[in-house]
Order: sequence, then C-alpha cells, then structure tokens
Amino acid sequence: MTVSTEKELLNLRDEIDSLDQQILKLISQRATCAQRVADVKMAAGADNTQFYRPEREAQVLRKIMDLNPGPLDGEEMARLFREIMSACLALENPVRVAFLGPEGTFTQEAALKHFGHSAVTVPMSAIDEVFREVESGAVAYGVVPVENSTEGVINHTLDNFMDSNIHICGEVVLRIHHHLLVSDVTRKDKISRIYSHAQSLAQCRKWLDAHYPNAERVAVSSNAEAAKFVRGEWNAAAIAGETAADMYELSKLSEKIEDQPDNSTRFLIIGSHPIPASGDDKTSILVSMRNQPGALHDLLEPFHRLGIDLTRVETRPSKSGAWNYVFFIDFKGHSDSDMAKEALSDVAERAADLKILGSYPCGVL
Ligand SMILES: C=C(O[C@@H]1C=C(C(=O)O)C=C[C@H]1O)C(=O)O
Repeated sequence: MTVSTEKELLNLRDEIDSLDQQILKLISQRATCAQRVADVKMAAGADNTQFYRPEREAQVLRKIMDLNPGPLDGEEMARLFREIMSACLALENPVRVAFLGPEGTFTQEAALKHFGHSAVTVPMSAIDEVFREVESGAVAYGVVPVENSTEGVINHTLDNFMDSNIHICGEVVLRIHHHLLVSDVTRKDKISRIYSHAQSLAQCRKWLDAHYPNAERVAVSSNAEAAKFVRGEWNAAAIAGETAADMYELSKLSEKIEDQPDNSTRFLIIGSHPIPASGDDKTSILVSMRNQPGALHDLLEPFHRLGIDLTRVETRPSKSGAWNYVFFIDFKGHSDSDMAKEALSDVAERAADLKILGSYPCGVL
C-alpha cells in the first residue's frame, strides 16, 4: 500500500471514530428518553403489557424507512433501529414472548425479528401452550405460525382462536430456507431416514422425490426437534433452517432445498390487549354463518360495497356441528375506522356469530 493510500485510510478511520462517538451519544440519549417514557407510563399505572406499544414501533420503523437517505437499504436500516428499540424497551421492561419451541425454530426467529434480540423468548412445546401461556398472563405475548406460502394455512393456530379471548397484535413474515443437515457421525452416502416437521417435508417434497426417493420421511414436532435426532443416528439427516443448524452443530449437506424459492411463513403476535391504530393496519375476524344458500356472498358483500381490501378468507369446520363452517377473514384497516365499523356492523347482522380477533399494524420488516 502506498503512503498516500495509508494516509487516506487513516483519515477515513478517524472520521468513522468520530461518527461512532456521536452515534453512541445519540443512542444513549434515546435510551434515557425511553426510560423517561417508562416513568410516565409507570406513574399512569401501566401494567406489564402496556410498556410495549406495537403501533408506535411500527410508526417509528416506517418513518425510518421513509427518511432513509441510503446507501444502506431501507429494510437493513429498519433492522438496526428494530434492535435499538428492543434494547430501549428492555430498559423500560424486558418483554417476555412465548413461541412454538424448542429453541431454534423458525417461530423463534420470527419472534426475534419482530421484538428484537433484547426480548426474552420462552419455548413452548405446542401451539395450544403458547395460547395458554398468554391467556394465563405468564408471558405478555406469544408468536405462532399461521400460514405458509407453499403449504397454506396452519389449521391448529386458527382453531385455537375459536375458543380463546386472545387479541392479535401484530404479524411478521419470514422467508423460509430449508437445508438438509447432517452431523459428524452421519454416513452421507447411507442416509435412509429424514426427519423434519410435516410442513417442512411438504415444502421440500419435490426435492426429496428427486434426491432421496427411497429415504423414509419422518414427521416430528418441529424442525429443531428433527435436528436434535440427527446427532444420535448415523443414517439420518434433518431438514431445518440455519438457526437449528447452528444450535445443534450440524452441517449443511444441501442448501435451500425448498421447492418454491420465495417460500415464506406468516406468523401472528398474540397478546391480551387491543392495539390502537398505527396508520397502516389490518383486522382479523372470525365469523360463523348459518348454513344457507348465499351465506358466503352475504358475508362478503359489505366489504365489496365499502371497497375494503380483503387480504385473506379461510374456511374451517365449526366445532358446533357437522357441515357448519366458520370463516377467518383479514382485511386492510383498523376496526376503529368508520368504514370498518360500518362493515362489521353489517356483518354482525348477517352472521350467527362475529368475533374481532384484533386490529394490528401491517408487518413492517
Ligand atoms: C418509548 C416507548 O416505549 C417503547 C419503546 C419504543 C422506542 O424505543 O421507540 C417505542 C414503543 C414502545 O414499545 C414509547 O411508548 O414511546
């Protein structure tokens, strides 16, 4: 390196050092401000769940993305601010979040993506338990998978909403990449059993048919669980994501083996309080209709008439009797808005039962 290049590098590093000091000072000022917010909330008698304000966090992240001058990508910048907010919130009151475990699942990755890494994530062994943990107040929030772009809806999650009083308070979408994982004892040419969650096996069906047509596919309770099994069996591999691979010290025999390259899963954040409007929101409702001709048309008509954008309509058998159905509907807008109020009151008149599962900020990250 020439003397002048060395000099240029030294100058630039001096500039970076001075910028870092300014950033450090500003982040500390921001954290102090968040502590003062906590004092105000405490004085107003806020309980554990009211320190975290998802609508405010969504607004902060959206503004950052709007104002971002580059060269960093907007999403990248929002990720950095996501972590700053997470650390600030932890100063107020560390948020405890139950997720579908064990450690290393995609649901944990979704929880950390949504709440940042200062959140305390608590593994649960089943979706029902995540709901129960939130309902009992043992944790403030929970994260559950709700639909996958390749395999469709996760029925177990929808069914849990039928008999709970939980509020949906957020959504997060995660790109899902699956890898074929092996341990250091695996005989790579002798793989005759592949463990994974049923959803993941389904998302890699074509790849498995092409590359391991004769291997037994064994569905287990989670991808992380599958990764755990592999450590003890010389003829087995697992399909799981990056986090599980790291956690159980497995190596990737084949990467990104999902059949659809844009494979992604949507997760819901569940809590016990309704969330105020953030300016760009979604509402989820659960509707039971009497089984009569035109029922679905009647149900959807108010949304069409008022020009409300439906983002999802899902049908599930009702638990109250054979051949009765309930509809899970997501639409754009907050239930406090005049338009949503009008649509919901029309739907309530036509339906046997209407339950508002929650209004929440559209996923930012
Ligand atoms: C600071 C606040 O509390 C929390 C922390 C936030 C932040 O660091 O920006 C935003 C919302 C809340 O989750 C607030 O309510 O404004």
